[in-house]
Amino acid sequence: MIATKNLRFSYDEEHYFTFPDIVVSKKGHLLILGDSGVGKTTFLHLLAGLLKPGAGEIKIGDTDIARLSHRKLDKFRGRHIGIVFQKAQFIRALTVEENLLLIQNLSGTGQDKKRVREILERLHIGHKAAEKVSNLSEGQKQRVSIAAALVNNPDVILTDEPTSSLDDKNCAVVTELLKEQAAQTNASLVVITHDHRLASQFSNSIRL
Ligand SMILES: Nc1ncnc2c1ncn2[C@@H]1O[C@H](COP(=O)(O)OP(=O)(O)OP(=O)(O)O)[C@@H](O)[C@H]1O
Repeated sequence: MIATKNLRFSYDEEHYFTFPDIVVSKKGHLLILGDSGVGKTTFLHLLAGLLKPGAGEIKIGDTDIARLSHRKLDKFRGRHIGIVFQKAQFIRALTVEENLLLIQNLSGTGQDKKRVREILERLHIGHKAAEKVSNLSEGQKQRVSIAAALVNNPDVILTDEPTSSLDDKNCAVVTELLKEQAAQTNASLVVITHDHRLASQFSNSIRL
């Protein structure tokens, strides 16, 4: 479960945000739509604990992540939060599989090759497991970032424009996979996007 209350944040006097309260239950999902520049990525970074709010609460289960120290937050994020960033972030010299195994190692959950293979197959990139990330297309890289966010079965899945480089077919595959994964692993899914193709695939949505 992820829930926010009275969240406020400012980069500076010019960029000051108040965000709507959200509650996304286990297995639940929420689509957050908004035009460019309204603060979607800022909101997602707050939910992920990558930015500290000026005021308000961000509860994941019973933990208010806004109150955790940096060290505790890093550990908490590795175990409980899966993030799909707008731009894929990988070690380019490593293969797809090696990158995912590294993520498992760093989060302290231990390597699970079977899980890595399974998630790659489901995203239709199993055949690229031994390929260097730098040799993939943008759409394939985006699917690897989704695999990276899901590989540790997180409690909360946060995704920033997960479908922006995907064609309609893979857009539907990825959205279904994210929803299925949330349902199967009792996770809460938050998708942030300006991609209106997604609106019909989510029953819960808000606009920023
Ligand atoms: N580090 C920063 N310092 C100052 N202002 C920032 C910073 N990051 C973002 N902003 C500003 O905050 C506003 C919201 O940015 P944000 O990236 O959250 O928007 P967005 O809705 O995700 O946009 P897009 O859909 O174009 O990615 C923008 O006006 C942006 O210029």
